[in-house]
Amino acid sequence: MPFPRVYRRSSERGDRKQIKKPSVSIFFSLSLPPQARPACKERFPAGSAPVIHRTRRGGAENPSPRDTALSFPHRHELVSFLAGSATARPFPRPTPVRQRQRAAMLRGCTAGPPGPLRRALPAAAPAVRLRLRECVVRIPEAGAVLDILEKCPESQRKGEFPVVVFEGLDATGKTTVTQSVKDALGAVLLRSPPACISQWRTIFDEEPTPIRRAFYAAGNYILASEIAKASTQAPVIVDRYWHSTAAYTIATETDGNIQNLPPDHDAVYKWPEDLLKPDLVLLLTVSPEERARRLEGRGLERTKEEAELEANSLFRQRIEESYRRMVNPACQEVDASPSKEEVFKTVLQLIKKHCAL
Ligand SMILES: Nc1ncnc2c1ncn2[C@@H]1O[C@H](COP(=O)(O)OP(=O)(O)OP(=O)(O)O)[C@@H](O)[C@H]1O
Ligand SMILES: Nc1ccn([C@H]2C[C@H](O)[C@@H](COP(=O)(O)O)O2)c(=O)n1
Repeated sequence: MPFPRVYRRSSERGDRKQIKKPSVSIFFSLSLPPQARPACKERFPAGSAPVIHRTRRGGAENPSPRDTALSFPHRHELVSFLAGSATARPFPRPTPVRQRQRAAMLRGCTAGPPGPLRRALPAAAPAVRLRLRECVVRIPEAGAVLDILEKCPESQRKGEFPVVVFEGLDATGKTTVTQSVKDALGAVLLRSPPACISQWRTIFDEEPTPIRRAFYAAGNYILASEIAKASTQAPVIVDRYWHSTAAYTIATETDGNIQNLPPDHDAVYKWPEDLLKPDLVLLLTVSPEERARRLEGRGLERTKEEAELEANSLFRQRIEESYRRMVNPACQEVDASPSKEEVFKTVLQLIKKHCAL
């Protein structure tokens, strides 16, 4: 079996742009203080954990790369870990037994969209947790997100007040209108990803789609518990939620024009069964020219994705069309090209009509 190149820590890989991301990171248990070990065991249930090393000199707390002899007492454990790693290459293949275990584990994660999109879009809380666990050795922040996620109650019930979500491409006016609606209704305004994890966003935005979207999906589940609590006190306005995660994933994982999207009614357009549902989802749309003007007027530096969105009209179309195909709840489209005051009036009327306010 060809052996992977080993770096001691990701920070020792030097310039990230010049060195390929590792296929897998190996976790050194002996360098952990004893009190941290139980937590690690929890994060790596049987079958997903890397088998750990020993050092040549016998258990130094901080082995240097030269002193370290990686040892995998059961080779199939390493193989299984590599195969299960979100960034692993197709080699080496898992043994049939491990393959069956892994398939069973994924089945236990409940339904998600079938095919490659299923991998990219973890559409249930257990699948989100599994994906984050798989990368926690390489991205410690995934562990921090997991810790927060695990503190959220599994089933979240909405309170008696309405929950309204705003969706749309960047610069369509979500921040502007959500602020006005919040003030008008005396509502609570929540954003996704929620503040408690948004500090790690830039880290996950650099990752491949399955890990990046697992972060946003985790954010949705964490946000759901905030929505559940807030909606017992007042109406809740939410800036982006599950539809963003799904639409951006679908658009990123497909190519070309909208004919290449999964067909209407595909499972990928369904709301996750275990995620709190809003009462109303409003999709703000503006023409590409108006959106470009607003982006320009806002004067903020564009993220990589925003630059891609501007340059690639097919990508934009795939996102918007994916939004339109979402069901239960579907998005209600709002033409957000008029003035701020007019958009606000339209939106308020829609909320009052749908939510009996
Ligand atoms: N109806 C409108 N007419 C003209 N300009 C608007 C309108 N709504 C918002 N804008 C302006 O467009 C810019 C983008 O708006 P905003 O930040 O609310 O968009 P957004 O959808 O929240 O973007 P992002 O998703 O990137 O956070 C801002 O400068 C805002 O003042
Ligand atoms: N629930 C969410 C929220 C956001 N995202 C992703 C979608 C885009 O990649 C990006 C846009 O965020 P913004 O620039 O408007 O802050 O964040 C997601 O996938 N799921």
